[in-house]
Amino acid sequence: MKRVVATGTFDILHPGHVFYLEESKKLGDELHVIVARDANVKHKPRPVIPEEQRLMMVRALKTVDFARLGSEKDMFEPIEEIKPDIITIGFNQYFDTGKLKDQLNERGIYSEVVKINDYKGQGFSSSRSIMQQILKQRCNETLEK
Ligand SMILES: Cc1cc2nc3c(=O)[nH]c(=O)nc-3n(C[C@H](O)[C@H](O)[C@H](O)COP(=O)(O)O)c2cc1C
Ligand SMILES: Nc1ncnc2c1ncn2[C@@H]1O[C@H](COP(=O)(O)OP(=O)(O)OP(=O)(O)O)[C@@H](O)[C@H]1O
Repeated sequence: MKRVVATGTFDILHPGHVFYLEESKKLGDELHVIVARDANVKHKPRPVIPEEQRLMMVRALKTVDFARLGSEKDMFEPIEEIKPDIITIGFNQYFDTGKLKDQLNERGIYSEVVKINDYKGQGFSSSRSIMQQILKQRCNETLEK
């Protein structure tokens, strides 16, 4: 049984998320997803959707076998519990795979770290672009009414 861990914020789901999770699942038998805590999303605007709801939506996807909120204090804590064979990193996640592997090894975790490509299909494929479109479209509609 090969366990794979995928991670992310998942604030407003889109086809890029589905692609990342499907590609991650293909690498093993069981897909575990760690959803970022509200308090830890500091590298971009804070999520619109609260963490419990982001978790609920990720958990409902058919590719996902298990999903949980991450730790607020120590990102390696859930990894120590899950003991994945593979950890996938999305194309725009800020982690350097080599450095991450070194940090994991220091904690006695020897998972493989695999980078997943970006989704090349049609439609909105970033949470930010969906939010920008909502603001643009709905603000104009409100002004027109
Ligand atoms: C191996 C690994 C473990 C992580 N564990 C946690 C965690 O326990 N808690 C958390 O809030 N974020 C955790 N994260 C970070 C986020 O889930 C997410 O990757 C980060 O916020 C940047 O991704 P984004 O570009 O999807 O927002 C982890 C990331 C990685 C790579
Ligand atoms: N278009 C995409 N193609 C492939 N993977 C993606 C795509 N968009 C997001 N992912 C991956 O899905 C996971 C969760 O992404 P995240 O929640 O940061 O979404 P996002 O759309 O990139 O957000 P934002 O637009 O706010 O930066 C990350 O591993 C990320 O790399």
